[in-house]
Amino acid sequence: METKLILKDPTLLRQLCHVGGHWVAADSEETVAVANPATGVEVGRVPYFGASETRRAIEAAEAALPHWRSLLAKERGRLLRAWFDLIIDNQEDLARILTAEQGKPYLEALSEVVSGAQFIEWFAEEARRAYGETIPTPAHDRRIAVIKQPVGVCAAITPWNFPNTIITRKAGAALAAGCTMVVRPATETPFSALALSELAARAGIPAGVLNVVTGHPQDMGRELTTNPVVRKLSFTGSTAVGKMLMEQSASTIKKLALELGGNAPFIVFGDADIEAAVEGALASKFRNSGQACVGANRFYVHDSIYEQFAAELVKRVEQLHVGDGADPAVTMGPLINAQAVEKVESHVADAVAKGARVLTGGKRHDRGGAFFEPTVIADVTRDALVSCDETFGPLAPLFRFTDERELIDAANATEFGLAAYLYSRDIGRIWRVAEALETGMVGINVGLMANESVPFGGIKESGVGREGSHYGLEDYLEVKYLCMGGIQ
Ligand SMILES: NC(=O)c1ccc[n+]([C@@H]2O[C@H](COP(=O)([O-])OP(=O)(O)OC[C@H]3O[C@@H](n4cnc5c(N)ncnc54)[C@H](O)[C@@H]3O)[C@@H](O)[C@H]2O)c1
Ligand SMILES: O=C[C@H](O)CS(=O)(=O)O
Repeated sequence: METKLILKDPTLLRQLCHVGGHWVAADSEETVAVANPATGVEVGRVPYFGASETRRAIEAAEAALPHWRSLLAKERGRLLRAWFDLIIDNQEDLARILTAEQGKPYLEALSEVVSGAQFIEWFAEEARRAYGETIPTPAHDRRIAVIKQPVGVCAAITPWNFPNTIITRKAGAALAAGCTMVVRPATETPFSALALSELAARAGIPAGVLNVVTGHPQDMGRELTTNPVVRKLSFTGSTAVGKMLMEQSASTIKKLALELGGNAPFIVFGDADIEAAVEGALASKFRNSGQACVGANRFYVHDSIYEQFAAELVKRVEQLHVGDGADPAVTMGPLINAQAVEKVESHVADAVAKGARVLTGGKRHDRGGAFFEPTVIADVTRDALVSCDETFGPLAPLFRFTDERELIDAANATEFGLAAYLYSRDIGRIWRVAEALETGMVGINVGLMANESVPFGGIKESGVGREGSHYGLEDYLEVKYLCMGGIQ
C-alpha cells in the first residue's frame, strides 16, 4: 500500500539546503533522491552539496556568530523556547516526515519529535546557567575569575536512525551556549533536519545561526573537519566513521563530541521481575526495528529463569505488527535499507551455524524489501558474531549464564561501552554489577533511559563527550581564566 505524505503544512517539506537564511540548491544543481524505506517510493530530493557549498555554510555560521553570541543568555533562551513551541505545534507533521524518510512507526516518530523538542526546551532554560566562578586568590594583589564563553562555529554530522532528536540535542546545546552550527544530516533522512531549520527561522533565530546542508558525505565531512573556522565537530554515527573524522579533525585541533556504536548487554538475573524484564527487553531491542545505538545487542539470562524469560519474550515479540510505519496499526517498521537486512540475516545464520536455536522469526519478512521478522534466538554461543558486532536490527540473541563474575567479564568483552541494562532486585548485586560494567550509561530495571536531563554518552570506542544535561551545555563552552593583578 503506497502511503502519500500528507502534511497540514506542506511547506515543512523542504527540498533545498538552508544556508545563511536562504534556501539554496547545489552549485551543480545536482540532487539526490530520498526514498521511503517501507515502500521505496521517493519522498523528495535534496541538493548534493560538495566542499565549496559547505564552505559557504561555514562562512554563514561565522558571519552570524558575533551577533548571536552577543545576545543575553536569556534572549537566546527565549528564541530557543519559541523554537520548542513551534516544534510542539507542528509535531504531527514532523512525525509524518520522519516516518516517511526513516520508516519508524508514526507513534515512535511522534515520541522522537517530542523528546527531541524537550532537548530544545531544556537548553532554552540551561542557556542562563553557563556559570563561571571565582577562585580564592593566591596573592593579595590579584583576583582570580573563571568565565565561560561559546566555542564558536560548530559542525554536526548525524545518522539516519533518530533524525530529529540527535540533531536537537546538539543544536539546542550549541545555540544555548552562543555557538552557531552547520548540520549535515544523513543522506537517507534529511527532511527532519530541514523542517527543524525552517521552524528555527520561524521562531526568530537569526539567519546563519543554524544551517542545514545535504550532499556528498566525504567531501562535506572533509570540509567540516579541516576548515579552521569550525572549532568543534559533534558526530553521531558508527565507530568506524567516527575514527576517520577524529583523524581528519586533528589537523585543526577541533573539540570533539563522538556518539558512536554500541553493543549493549541486557542482563537478567534469577531474582529479576521477569515481566518487567520482558517489557524492558522489548523496548530496548525492538524500538526503531532494533536500530538504536543504545538498544540491547546481547541478552544474558540467568540459567534459572532462562526458559521462562525466553518464552515470555517470544510471546510478546510475536505480537509485534510489522509494516509501513504510516499505518497506525503497525508497531515495527522496516530497516533503513537492504544492507541492514543482510547484516541481520548474516548474524542469524552465523549464530545458528554455531548451534543457536531460532525461537521466532529468523528470516526476511513476507513483505519483502527492507522488512525483517522480529527474531529471538536461544543458546547463542560466546563466539557468535552477534556477541561482538552491533546487529542494528530486530534480533534478540539469548546467552545463558550462571556465575556473576563470568557474566561481567562477558558483558565487558567488547570495544564498545555505550549502554548496559540489568534486571535484579538485589541491591548489593545491582551496585556491584552497575559499577563493574564498562559503559557510559546503565539502565537498572529499565529498558529505555535517554532523556534531555541526563548525560548521554559512552566510553571506550563508543565515543567521547556527553549530550543532554548541564554536561551537554559545558561541551559547547570554553573555560577562560582571568587573572587580575595590580589590586591594592
Ligand atoms: N552513540 C549514539 O548516540 C548513536 C546514535 C545513533 C547511531 N549511532 C551509531 O551510528 C551507526 C548507524 O548510523 P549510520 O549508519 O548513519 O552511521 P554512519 O557512521 O555510516 O553515518 C553517520 C553519518 O556520517 C555520514 N558519513 C558516513 N561516512 C562519512 C565520511 N567518510 N565522512 C563524513 N561523513 C560520513 C553519514 O552520511 C551519516 O550522516 C551505528 O553504529 C549506531 O550505533 C550512535
Ligand atoms: O540511537 C540512539 C539514540 O541516541 C536514540 S535515544 O537517545 O536512545 O532516544
